[in-house]
Amino acid sequence: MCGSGNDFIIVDNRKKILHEAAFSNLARRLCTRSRSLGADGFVIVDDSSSADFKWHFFNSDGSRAGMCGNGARCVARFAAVNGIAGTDMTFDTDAGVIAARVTDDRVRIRMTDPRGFEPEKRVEIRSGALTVACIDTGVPHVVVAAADIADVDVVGMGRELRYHPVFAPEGTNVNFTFVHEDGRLFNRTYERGVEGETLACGTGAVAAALVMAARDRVRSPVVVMPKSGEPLRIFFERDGSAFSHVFLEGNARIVCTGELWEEAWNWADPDDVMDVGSK
Ligand SMILES: N[C@H](CCC[C@H](N)C(=O)O)C(=O)O
Repeated sequence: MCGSGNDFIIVDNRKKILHEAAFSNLARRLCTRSRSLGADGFVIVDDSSSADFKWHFFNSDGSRAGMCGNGARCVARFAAVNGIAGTDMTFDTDAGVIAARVTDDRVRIRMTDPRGFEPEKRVEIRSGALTVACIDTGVPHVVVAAADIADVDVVGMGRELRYHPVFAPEGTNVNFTFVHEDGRLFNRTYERGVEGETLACGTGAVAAALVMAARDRVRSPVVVMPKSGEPLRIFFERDGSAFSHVFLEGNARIVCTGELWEEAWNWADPDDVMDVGSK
């Protein structure tokens, strides 16, 4: 499935066919675009005793993440289409319970309340000192105001901030954000666990919108334009620098459905790739 350009492989594992110990390795192999299905993330749907279902979310590098905004919107549509839940549902994530409403191919989710908001943090990077904002919208994010959003070095600077010691050990996702004169917020994201720029990032769009709202640059609802050009809408209530009732809305498209074949993941480990330079 695909949410605003962020794509995911989603598996209904309520019959426990896949073992939890294999989830991370499966994510890495199935999400590798050059050798298998390819995706930004891997979602496993499981039973829950307190919600309609539970999910396990893994990035394409096999790392587990607490939350994924676009993945959550996609899994909600997957659950509604497959009769796992109604069009109004709740599901458990490592970041907390997510409520979702599915309306045709659009999904609105209520995000967990943001945590750890630091409006300004000075960080020394190779090109000099940078002032960023930090906020956790289910996963950790850094937001950098970027007037040159079309030309900013998302991968170079994104990777440097993602691995910066000040954000260790968990690291962070990195957003480069620009508020257009028409009020839309343009956002590009270097995603932790994908280790590259994705076409959209839901928790990143929320992070950018809340940081720019705290700077009185935008107000709810905020239209966020990700790299894909498929807009996301962010709704929230604000009291100074405190935010609540945060919602993320956008499309959740079904790309294909089918069975997983053994060969989809049975190939040489990406880490085994021969390094001719090592001689
Ligand atoms: N890469 C993120 C998780 C996925 C976030 C993104 N795909 C979204 O839509 O929120 C992390 O490890 O923190």
